[in-house]
Amino acid sequence: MRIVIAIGGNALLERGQRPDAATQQANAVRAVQALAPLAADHEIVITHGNGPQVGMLALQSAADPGLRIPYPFDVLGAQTQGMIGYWLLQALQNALPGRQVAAILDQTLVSAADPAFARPSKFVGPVYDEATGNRLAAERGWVVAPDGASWRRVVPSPLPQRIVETRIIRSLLFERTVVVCAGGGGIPVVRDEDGRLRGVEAVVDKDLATAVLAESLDADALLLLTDVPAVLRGFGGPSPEAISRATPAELRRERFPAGSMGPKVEAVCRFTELTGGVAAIGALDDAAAILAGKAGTIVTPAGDYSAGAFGR
Ligand SMILES: Nc1ncnc2c1ncn2[C@@H]1O[C@H](COP(=O)(O)OP(=O)(O)O)[C@@H](O)[C@H]1O
Ligand SMILES: NC(=O)OP(=O)(O)O
Repeated sequence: MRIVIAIGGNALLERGQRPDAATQQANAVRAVQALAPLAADHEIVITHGNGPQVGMLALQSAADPGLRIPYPFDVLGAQTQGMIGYWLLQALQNALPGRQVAAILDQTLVSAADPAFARPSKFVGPVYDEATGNRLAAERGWVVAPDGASWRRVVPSPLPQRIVETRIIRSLLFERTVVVCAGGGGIPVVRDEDGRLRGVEAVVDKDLATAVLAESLDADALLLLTDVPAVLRGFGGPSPEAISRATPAELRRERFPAGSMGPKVEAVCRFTELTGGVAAIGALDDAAAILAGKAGTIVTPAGDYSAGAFGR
């Protein structure tokens, strides 16, 4: 079975943790411990978030006195693919001796006309209290928005249309290589009228990009792994209830926050609607249990998943 798996930004940098390299590398090792067993029986492709990391690199670039213009977000996205890709690559190689592993830089095609360029929505970097967020926005020309009880910088997040390097990823899978790709949703690029690619100032949502990748790879299953065990009905209310099985239509009837669970739900619904495949949202440590039908929110065309039937 071919499984495309997204690791949430929270898995690589837990809320409140300092973004030291050693901390994130240790988190990457932990993430890989949960995923490596799946590689024994399946072709796996791993993607990852970069919200905290790309925001941190943007702060560093803006603070560099040697730079006239801070690095743009396509370049910062490429940096995060290199950094996080390296941590995951090494952790996978150590966990899967004898198995080929590749972490690649890849670009995600978006539309220059996407209205998202005028409506920044993707959270990046650290959280602030409201007064600090508003001060930084005024001083630095940022847009900030509430993220739960905190405030955070937001940048444009156009919809992913296609992973430019899809054919290369396919050939790596054909060679039984475990592939790390589409990190941070992929480096955002547009194709100009003359056919040339050009980077743009944006951060693509990694869950939506992962769904696009999974569709184009004809994946059997899409797993979006994060820090909650399932999608909750009544999240934040007095009696939240885990949704264990759903059809896309059932899930679409609920409302989810735009900056967190919303894109994940959209991604799993889209994958299942377009491919007829199985998609799930759940906790990183439950990856194997989700495949066994014992954890997570599992979405199928008929909402009737039973254990052992993961895949088409
Ligand atoms: N209905 C919901 N059910 C579960 N979690 C939700 C829901 N709505 C919002 N969330 C939040 O979504 C978060 C996961 O989204 P996000 O932080 O974007 O994940 P990641 O960075 O791991 O991809 C959870 O930690 C939780 O706080
Ligand atoms: N690019 C992206 O979606 O990153 P996060 O998952 O860390 O928000």
